[in-house]
Amino acid sequence: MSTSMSVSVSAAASSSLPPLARRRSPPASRVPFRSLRSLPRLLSSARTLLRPAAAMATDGAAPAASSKRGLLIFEAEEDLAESLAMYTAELSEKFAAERGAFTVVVSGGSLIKALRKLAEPPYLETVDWSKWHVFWVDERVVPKDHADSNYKLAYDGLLSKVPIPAGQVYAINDALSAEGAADDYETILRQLVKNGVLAMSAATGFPKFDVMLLGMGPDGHIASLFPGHPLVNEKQKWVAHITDSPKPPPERITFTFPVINSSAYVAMVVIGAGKAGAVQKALSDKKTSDLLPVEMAVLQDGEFTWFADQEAVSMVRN
Ligand SMILES: O=C(O)[C@H](O)[C@@H](O)[C@H](O)[C@H](O)COP(=O)(O)O
Repeated sequence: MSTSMSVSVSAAASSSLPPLARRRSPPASRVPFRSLRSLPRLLSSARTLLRPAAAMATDGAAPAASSKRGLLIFEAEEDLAESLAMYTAELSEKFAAERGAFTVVVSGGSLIKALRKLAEPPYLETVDWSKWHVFWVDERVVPKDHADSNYKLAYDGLLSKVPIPAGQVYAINDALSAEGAADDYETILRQLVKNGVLAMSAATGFPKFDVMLLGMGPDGHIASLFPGHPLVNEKQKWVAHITDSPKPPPERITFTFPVINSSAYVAMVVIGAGKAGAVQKALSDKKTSDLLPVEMAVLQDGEFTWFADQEAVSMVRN
């Protein structure tokens, strides 16, 4: 991370931050989560670096001025998981109150384990699970009870433990081909936009999910959008299919960047040294033409927050 970039530290976290951090105080407009009540608790176990998303714009698709980015660094994975649960629970409360529904997108991979505390007290009892609508940012085209299924991963790790109405968990139709499953999933999303469950972004014309809880691969892929794959340039479809995924299994469906970048909130959860190289590139101010997919996640009008452990940021300087 270059020292010249605009970095601020949340004033609200001041009591728990190291002395250097405490000396800096950002303009209020740079503090994410300011609408969330327990910011001090959320940040109490993290070092926090924040900057406006505009500094990260890469391809001419400049985000709105209100778009923000934050980095939370946790010493212990346990603290990361606790704060991720709190973050999600507070967004659930916010959107349930504002919209009467909370649209949550999850990835596969290690993210699901990091969400485990949502299924424990106090969140198990205090979250209004009846408002949740759950989607997958990507899914492997395998039967739902297959070991490779992201649905099965999330069901076993979280969904089977919390009372979300079954009709509000949107798994793929695993009887279809990859192409058919992607088209079918997009049709479901369009129906949910029509009946008001899923918001639309006036700015982009794509659906605006309330939060996406995502992981990133060691190669910088997010969803099933892989480095160098033409799908990263998809500009029309909401949901696309891939039959040559470099990460097995090869057949998958995935949300596209226009949908990911229309989100209201994104949490990017990165744990472990295997993610350090991609995290370093993503957080660097020096943008080159060989952008990693994670670097193409630039929200149009939302808040993007990294939830990282020490190992994942071990190659980031300053
Ligand atoms: O279906 C998938 O393969 C996942 O959804 C995938 O996109 C995952 O989120 C990343 O590969 C990170 O996975 P890890 O956190 O396990 O590295």
